[in-house]
Amino acid sequence: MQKVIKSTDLNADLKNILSVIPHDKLFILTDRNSEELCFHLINNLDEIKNAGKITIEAGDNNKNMESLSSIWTFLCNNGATRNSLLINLGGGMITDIGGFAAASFKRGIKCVNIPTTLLGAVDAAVGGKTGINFNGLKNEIGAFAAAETVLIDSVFFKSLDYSNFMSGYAEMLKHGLISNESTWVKLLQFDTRNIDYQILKELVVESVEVKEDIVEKDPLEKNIRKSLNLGHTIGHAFESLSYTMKQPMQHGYAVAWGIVCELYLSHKKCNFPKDKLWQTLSFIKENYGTFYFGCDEYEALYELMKHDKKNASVDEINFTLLSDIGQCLLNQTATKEDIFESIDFLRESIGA
Ligand SMILES: NC(=O)c1ccc[n+]([C@@H]2O[C@H](COP(=O)([O-])OP(=O)(O)OC[C@H]3O[C@@H](n4cnc5c(N)ncnc54)[C@H](O)[C@@H]3O)[C@@H](O)[C@H]2O)c1
Ligand SMILES: O=C(O)C(=O)C[C@@H](O)[C@H](O)[C@H](O)COP(=O)(O)O
Ligand SMILES: [Zn+2]
Repeated sequence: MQKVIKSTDLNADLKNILSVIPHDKLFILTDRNSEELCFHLINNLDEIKNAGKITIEAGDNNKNMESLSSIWTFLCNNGATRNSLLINLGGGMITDIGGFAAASFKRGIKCVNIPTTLLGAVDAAVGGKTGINFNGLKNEIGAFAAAETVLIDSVFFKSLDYSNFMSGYAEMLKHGLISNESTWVKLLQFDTRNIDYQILKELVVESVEVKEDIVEKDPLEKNIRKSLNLGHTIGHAFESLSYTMKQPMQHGYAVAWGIVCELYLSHKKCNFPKDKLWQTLSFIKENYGTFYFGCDEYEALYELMKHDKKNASVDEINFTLLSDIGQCLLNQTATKEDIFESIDFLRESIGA
């Protein structure tokens, strides 16, 4: 099982991790930003200083074949063996692509994730979904391959800008919605404009535990893990469309807007309480603003949803819906008309 350490002493924990995972050579993957803002925080250890450093361009549009190939090439040309260890130091983009590079290099080497974004810490670094975007689709190529250890330290979050903070917060909100009412209430009450890092730390621990529990029960997403995909059927379509429209949208923003649509469907089809829909909507409206698109994009969005990995056939779109907070209904389908209506609801609500 994957070990998730909520660190109190980053360098001591890392030193310990490196001493218990046998390896011949060490490599560290970063993107340009995590290299600049985060690498120095772990650079006290000699082994880290001497590790092979691989740095790729930042941004989800670089979670692609070219970056993956450059990671493989570096490992190949710098003496990596089946016994080498890769540290992924970065946000979800880095832990996704680095995790997949490790899973596929020589049919699999070990890796350790050190998430440096809120989103990475509460979600992406944990649970073993790895991969890259391909053919205009999110995470189209990948593997389930858990990092040996995930080392979470909130020290990294201090350099995040507001939108990257909120992007991660959307996945926390998702964890609240699929788990229990008290977590959801705390998340809606948290002051996102004036962050109390002590409270945040507690919320992060609670959030990552929601993910750990679910992944432990269903690591390969046959069943309950589909609950972690709330907001993503429509959210991923928004995110992919934003790249073709050359207006890149952060993952968590797409998920937040996807959650609005999917809670609307939950209300319409599964009686999700109206007041909880409105409370969640008003938080998202206040914190995530608006994005502009018209009805002429609906067909393209629907085409993108046909590629969702939860779908059991090409003609039906699969959703995770809720009948209440913490009450997840898996393998729900919705008609094209209902889906378009949910997108209308979002656009009318956020003024897009
Ligand atoms: N595998 C999973 O289970 C899972 C879960 C959720 C999301 N994801 C994936 O994760 C990605 C989104 O993750 P993300 O939001 O972390 O994106 P990201 O990794 O692209 O990071 C966002 C931005 O923050 C920068 N950054 C990283 N650390 C920083 C720091 N400490 N301070 C300042 N800036 C920093 C990055 O360079 C980047 O520019 C998407 O590709 C999404 O599909 C995967
Ligand atoms: O861990 C999971 O399972 C998730 O679905 C978490 C999501 O937040 C994450 O964005 C994941 O990468 C989506 O996976 P996909 O299978 O829909 O591509
Ligand atoms: Zn996500």
